[in-house]
Amino acid sequence: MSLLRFDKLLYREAAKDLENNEAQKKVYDSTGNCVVLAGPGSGKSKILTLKLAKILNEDIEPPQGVACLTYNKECARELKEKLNKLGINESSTIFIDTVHSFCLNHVIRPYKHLVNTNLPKKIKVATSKEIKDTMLQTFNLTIGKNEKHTSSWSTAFNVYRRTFLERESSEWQTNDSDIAQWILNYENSLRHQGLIDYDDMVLNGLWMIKENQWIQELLQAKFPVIAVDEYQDLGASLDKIIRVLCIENDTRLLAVGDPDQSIYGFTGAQPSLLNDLAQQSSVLKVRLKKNYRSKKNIVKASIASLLEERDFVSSRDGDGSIIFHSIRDGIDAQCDYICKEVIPNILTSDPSNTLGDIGVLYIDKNDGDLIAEKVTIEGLQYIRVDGNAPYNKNQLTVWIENCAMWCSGGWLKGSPKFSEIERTFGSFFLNSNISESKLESRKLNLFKFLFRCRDVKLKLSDWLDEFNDSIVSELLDFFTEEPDIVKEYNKLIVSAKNGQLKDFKISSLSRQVGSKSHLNLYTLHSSKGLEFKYVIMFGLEHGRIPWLNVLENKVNESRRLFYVGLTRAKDEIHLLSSGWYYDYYGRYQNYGPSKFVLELKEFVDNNL
Ligand SMILES: Nc1ncnc2c1ncn2[C@@H]1O[C@H](COP(=O)(O)OP(=O)(O)OP(=O)(O)O)[C@@H](O)[C@H]1O
Repeated sequence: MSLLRFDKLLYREAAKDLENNEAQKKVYDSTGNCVVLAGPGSGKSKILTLKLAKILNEDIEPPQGVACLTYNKECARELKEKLNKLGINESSTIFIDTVHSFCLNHVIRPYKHLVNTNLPKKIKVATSKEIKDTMLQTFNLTIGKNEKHTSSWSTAFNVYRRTFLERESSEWQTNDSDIAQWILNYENSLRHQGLIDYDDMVLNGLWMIKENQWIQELLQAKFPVIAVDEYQDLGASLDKIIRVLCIENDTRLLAVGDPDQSIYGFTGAQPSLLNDLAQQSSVLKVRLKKNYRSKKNIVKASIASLLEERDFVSSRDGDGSIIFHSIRDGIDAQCDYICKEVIPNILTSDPSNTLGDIGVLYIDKNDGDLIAEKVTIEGLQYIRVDGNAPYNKNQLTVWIENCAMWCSGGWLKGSPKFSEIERTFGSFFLNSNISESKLESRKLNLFKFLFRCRDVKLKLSDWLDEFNDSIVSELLDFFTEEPDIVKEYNKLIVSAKNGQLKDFKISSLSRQVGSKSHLNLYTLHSSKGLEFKYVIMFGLEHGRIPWLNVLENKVNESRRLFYVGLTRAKDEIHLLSSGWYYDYYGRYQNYGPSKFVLELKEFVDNNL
């Protein structure tokens, strides 16, 4: 009882911040569907978590709960952390995860045997290799007679599949009948192999919800409230699910997003969906205008980079700076300059600055390789999130990171809480026949292991070896449905032994964002939702951002990506370009600095 009262105080205390922001207060006090449309740093995540805490404390009681849907596992983890701080922990009634996981665990798994679907009896998620092979094989059957398979075909496939959701509609048949046929062949082939992929989860989840009123009612009984973070990135199928549950039915919606930060068009995301949703008569639309993150000049410059008017204003003192660096000798030299000049200058300019205050943002994983190599030479510790990062995040690797975080100081701060680690551990055994007492004894072993390893300085590879032997190895059998999960775990082990993570301590694994002693290396895409006192963006060459000879919508998406990078900064931005680069095939390309950089420089020179 006393714990409950303490938790209530937490969110009420945090909500005091809203007193000086009428728009956030309006969301906090709302009683029905609410869509928050707002710019970067305006407190969308803050209001989403506070409002959820309020709803959970004041409006609904278990066994009813809320489903909070996000774009990927990392977003889900951040949200869980923010909710933890408000005294809300994930539980059987509080679901915080991706849309895929929601469809799989709350629609497909429980109800697929009761409806007409062609999904396999036992769900097995295709590995990325199985997906790639099946796509290529079915491409060759349908389109490949006249065409060579390239990555733009795969993009077209994905966008088509995620845009035209109704297989009976004329749009599906006629827009591009070859791609439509390719998709059908691909799905049939996966079914023959007894497999499904991530899009199958969302599409089948949608179809099952849409065609079965009773599923809608069951979901509503279980989750009378659905929250969606970063709505602009989630695409048409999620939008349709939300419309069925929250607009056509009575599930309450809390959605936040920013169409200006829509950067996943290549996956089928459409920024207009959020605007349309906000126009519905049953929806309270709220716009937030104060930017709490960035200093004045950064807000002005980032708006200028959009080439459109926005009425956001900084609520911070001080001007903030945007600094342009022209580095003649190319991207490699830019990385050297970052390590030898920019970072040391930042660190000496204010003794309280740490590596953790700095975010280095770049276009792709190859840039990540370059900068990671240079910072390693300089002996700097770093956190890296991109496609060439040592391993990808999934429920197992994220859980292991959380365990490492607990051992390296989390146990003192209650972040993460052992109860959360234990709950996720228990969830791995859900489909096993393990007895209560055996599960309890395994949980005790887990606790003993973590308790024994409370030491920031433990070498990651030693810790992982021991963790594997005493706890993780016996978990691996539970992931046969999703073999990629085990693959990523193995990559983590190999990297800690001989790869990028070789000299890492557990503290380096444990904190992916927010560690003071680690420089942050992120692609522009993965920097979404983060904030750094100093942002350094490099490789800003015309032809890389935006690409050359692409349609206007692609240029606009690159512009929004540039905007996402700029708006991660609180105090200072460094932009580096050379005016030339080598492309993926090693060819010299020389089109000058990115036009986004040139436009911005002109604005800064003339206006700030
Ligand atoms: N009412 C408020 N008073 C003081 N600080 C606030 C308030 N609302 C938000 N903040 C702070 O502003 C910063 C940005 O908030 P938040 O991360 O929620 O923004 P966001 O809109 O989700 O940003 P983005 O879309 O760029 O990810 C955070 O440091 C947060 O604590």
